Amino acid sequence: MLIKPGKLLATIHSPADLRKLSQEQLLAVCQELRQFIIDNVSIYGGHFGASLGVVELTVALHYIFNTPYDQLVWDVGHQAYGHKILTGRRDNFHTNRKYGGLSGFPKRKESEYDTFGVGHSSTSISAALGMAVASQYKNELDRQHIAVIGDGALTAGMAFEALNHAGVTNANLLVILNDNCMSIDPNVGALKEYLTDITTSRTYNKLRDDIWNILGKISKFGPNAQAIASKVESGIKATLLKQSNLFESLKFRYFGPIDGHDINHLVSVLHDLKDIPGPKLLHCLTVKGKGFALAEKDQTKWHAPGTFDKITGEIYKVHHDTPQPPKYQDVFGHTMVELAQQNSKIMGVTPAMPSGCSLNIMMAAMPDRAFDVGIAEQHAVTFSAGLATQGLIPFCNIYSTFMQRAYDQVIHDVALQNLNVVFCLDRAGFAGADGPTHHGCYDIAYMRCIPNMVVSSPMNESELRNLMFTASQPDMGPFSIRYPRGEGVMPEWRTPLKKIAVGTGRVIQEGEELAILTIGPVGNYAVEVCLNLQKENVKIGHFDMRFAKPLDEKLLHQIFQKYDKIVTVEDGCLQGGFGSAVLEFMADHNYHAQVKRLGIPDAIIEHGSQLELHRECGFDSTGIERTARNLLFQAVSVA
Ligand SMILES: Cc1ncc(C[n+]2csc(CCOP(=O)(O)OP(=O)(O)O)c2C)c(N)n1
Ligand SMILES: CC(=O)[C@@H](O)[C@H](O)COP(=O)(O)O
Ligand SMILES: [Mg+2]
Repeated sequence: MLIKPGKLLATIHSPADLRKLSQEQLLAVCQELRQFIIDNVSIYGGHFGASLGVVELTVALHYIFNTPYDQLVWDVGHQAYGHKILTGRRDNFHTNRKYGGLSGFPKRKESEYDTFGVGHSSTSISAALGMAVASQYKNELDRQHIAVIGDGALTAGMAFEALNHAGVTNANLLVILNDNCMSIDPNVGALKEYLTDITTSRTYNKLRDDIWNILGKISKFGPNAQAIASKVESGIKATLLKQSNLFESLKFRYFGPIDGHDINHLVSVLHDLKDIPGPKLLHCLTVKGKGFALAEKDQTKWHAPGTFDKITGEIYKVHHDTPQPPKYQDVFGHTMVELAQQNSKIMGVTPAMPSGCSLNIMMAAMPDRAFDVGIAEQHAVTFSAGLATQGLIPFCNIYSTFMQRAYDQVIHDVALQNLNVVFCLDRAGFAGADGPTHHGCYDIAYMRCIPNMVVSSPMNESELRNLMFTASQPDMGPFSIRYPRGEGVMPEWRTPLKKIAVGTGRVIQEGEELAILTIGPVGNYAVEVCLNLQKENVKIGHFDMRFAKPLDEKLLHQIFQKYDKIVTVEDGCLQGGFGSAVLEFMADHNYHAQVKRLGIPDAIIEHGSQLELHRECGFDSTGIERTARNLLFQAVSVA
């Protein structure tokens, strides 16, 4: 269903149309844009609060800057819905995050206005700086480069690496700090406190405004005036403000904080900043969820609420009469508390995803033993390593895709020292609507090649609990457990904790001729396939291998001795994954079987529901059954 835009918004097919409007009309554009986002997300779902919070900023940026010639880079990109709508994608916006539809994040191949593909946080300053330096090199000196980064994204090391570099360049770079005091959960750390301090210091702000008014204008008159202005400014700062500014210490010109919802002020400030060369940072204060009262009030819940009634604010949930399986995340969260109650060495760590991964359950129950360290995956891993050196057992929960950031830390800081760190790799396999930036495709492959690392995945909730319990035993070394986003299969999931022998699989059923070897929850598809074939009196074997490393070699010997047709299934990349490990075993032991590997091919798989993507890659139950039938009956059909 196409949502009808407001009168002005309907005339905007690109930012050039926006720039034809008078400044007086922008307030109405903002209202219509905000309403259009609310109307769409309430029906189709997606990220919500972040885009509402930058409506004015989005309109002002496209109004003042000459996009796409001027280059605008959104950090993470979950706040870029307004940008998408103003840049030619309004009439397609109802397909946002749907299979075959628009991506939920800026994407270069989707639009020339999407200057950089995003999804993971804290890349915007580096990317915009690269663009700015390229413009200088190409003598495109009039070109502007703007990175919009949130206070949460600014907590990542990468953002600081970029500031550190940018400060000593004369690149034409404007960083807009979109400070709403929130990450997905409340933002954490000393930087957040610092931003609050500058925001609330009135004397400082008044002086800053005065300086800005004088110097912002002077600087228009060329590089000499700019240099003089800088000197005067530093002098005033040193003598009057007696307060250092982090960004200015890094050689950025700092402006703000300003009200990021005052469209007229934003427009005039951005207009002036355009004329100031070199690296500069504008600190904007915004409210996540602005304009939708419930979203302003409970910003975590409304980060990505799903579909909802835009009038009452009721978030739609499917109601069931019978108990439903829990999300793997909640099983993780509750099991953490249970394990930690029994074992005082257990600690929990998450880089900025406490509600997403459900470590918030432990953070509430045991605040001194569970840490949100901010968007800082690398730090989360090495911090966990530090805890482990002291005999503690950290469970470091990181989404599979975000763990890619911390690969060196996993190897250098954990594996080489054989430390007891448990990596709970959430969102393993296809993430779904977030798409390729968020799919957890690679972790089996990237963990499997690391010495000392155990690589495991549960087929259901009870197995997740048992693997967590197993990983918490003494001297396990680095231990990874991967599981997907969403619900499992066991409504009665609070099963007694049992230790699993590392590197052992489970026989789900024995059969003849063909065996399906699965790892993780895709094993449940195989169960369906076995049942379907059994209706035709075809009994195949099914083995839930549980570990991609170490492999259950004893079980594999039995399988290869008995079956000559093998299907491996994983919700992970085929290159280097679980199926590859089985092939290596077969080659190393001189077995000869027909092996068909199912999993994620060597291609970028876009967004869609998890089931749609499993189907696309041929490892939903229908795809597995098709493969099994082809192997079983191919001789017959060829004949
Ligand atoms: C590397 C990485 N880690 C974690 C995330 C998950 N994540 C997406 S948005 C977000 C919060 C970002 O906060 P902020 O930058 O302040 O933006 P806001 O949502 O407040 O607008 C987080 C943690 C991510 N996208 N990338
Ligand atoms: C933009 C981003 O990275 C997060 O908001 C992500 O979309 C969260 O994913 P989950 O909904 O799976 O926690
Ligand atoms: Mg924020």
